[in-house]
Amino acid sequence: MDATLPPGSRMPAALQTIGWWVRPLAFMRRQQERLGTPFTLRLVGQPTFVVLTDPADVRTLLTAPPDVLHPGEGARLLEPIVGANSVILLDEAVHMEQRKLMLPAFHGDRMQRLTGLMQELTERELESWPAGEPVELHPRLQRLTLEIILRAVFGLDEGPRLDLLRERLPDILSFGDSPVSLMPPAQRLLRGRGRFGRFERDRAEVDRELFALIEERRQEGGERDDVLAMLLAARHSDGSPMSDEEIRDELVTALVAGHETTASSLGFAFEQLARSPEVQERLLSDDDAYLDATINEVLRRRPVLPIPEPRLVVREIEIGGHTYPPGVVLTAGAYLVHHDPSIYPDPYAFRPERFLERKPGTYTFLPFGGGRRRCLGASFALLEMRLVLRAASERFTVAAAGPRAQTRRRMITITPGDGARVVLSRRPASARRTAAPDAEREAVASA
Ligand code: HEM
Repeated sequence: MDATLPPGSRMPAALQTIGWWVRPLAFMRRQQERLGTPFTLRLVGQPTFVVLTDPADVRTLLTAPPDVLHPGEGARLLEPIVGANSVILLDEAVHMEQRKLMLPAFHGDRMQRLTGLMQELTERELESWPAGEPVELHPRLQRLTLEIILRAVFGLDEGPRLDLLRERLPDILSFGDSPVSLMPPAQRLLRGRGRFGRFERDRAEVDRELFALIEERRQEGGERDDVLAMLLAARHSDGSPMSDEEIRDELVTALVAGHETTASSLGFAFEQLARSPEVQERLLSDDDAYLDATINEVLRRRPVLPIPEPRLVVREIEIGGHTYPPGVVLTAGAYLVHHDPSIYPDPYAFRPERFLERKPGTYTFLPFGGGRRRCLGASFALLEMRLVLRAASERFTVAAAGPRAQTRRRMITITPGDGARVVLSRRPASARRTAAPDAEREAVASA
């Protein structure tokens, strides 16, 4: 069977695992240089792992029938946090059913209603950013993206419940950083004790608040613009509403999938802008198309998930001349595709103009993955990035605070290694443009 797999390194699995975890981008680049693509990785405790980069192969991968590849099975480790109903963990018909329930809540048209709230929270955060001294923007962006999700997705209003969840939810998410999160048998042994016990107690407290919120909102009825309102209104194919557990799990899923990812993407945006004064000036004077092109270029250079969800083969599949048996895991090397010089000339240059010249391709631009697993929150994240970058570029110029730091891995994402450390300088108030809500609406609706 192995003979049909693409070439793999002879490096021991332990060393490959270290390279993959510690320096994922450099490691992927090195494997590609040595082995060509696709290539095979052997990672400790993981099935054989194949990285594909040819756009035709990526297309076959992302459009394979749901009973052939199972992305959900590979994400099982997230279950203690996101819960068994999470769309991320499901496959085949149950995945599609859950995804259909969520799609309307995250549709571009629907997102425009959240613009005002996102703008207000962004303004409030930017007010506190200091000028004239080095500042790490990443923790500030994490605070902002958390606040936006709690208000716009969970639909929380100011008050004690928001205060409690703002404090507890990051504790639950940080469980994913702990080695125990990788070892379900250890979790069973540790039930009620140590790090896992603390996690269980925090989760119980959060769940009590979330179930109370869902119950209150069911009673309340009424029109609201948040994602929770849409989930409460969603109906299964048999006409039944989503259960409290399903809604809880999808809210926490949105938090897990959307909080760090957006904060780190914004962190990389500021890191890049700090080294591109001409882009900053053009952002101030140019239209929304240039802003969108800049965001695309940030997501191309630094896809915070350098690979989308790995897909477990459950029925033999042939891709690009290789036959993959059940048990192998396939993934698209998004970072490598984004740096293929035949697709993106001068790939390491930060050049937003390339996306004015050519629209991002479905199988060559993969920051949000693709196919029936494509990121459900892409419109939400793009709207948020637009609002934050526009507001920040009207207020500040950004300069580097030191040499560019290497990226750091945080769970399955990458993040700026120095916390996106920059120096901000305030622009004169006359630099601010008046908001362009119509243009915003159009851009989001087409995302
Ligand atoms: C810049 C920010 C973001 C990036 C780069 C990103 C990226 C991704 C990627 C690569 C996937 C896997 C797709 C695949 O395997 O084909 C994904 C899935 C997902 N994302 Fe995002 N994401 C972001 C923000 C968000 C936000 C804000 C939300 C929700 C509020 C969200 C919700 C989801 C969900 C629910 C899935 C699972 C979809 C499924 O399995 O059907 N994401 N995201």
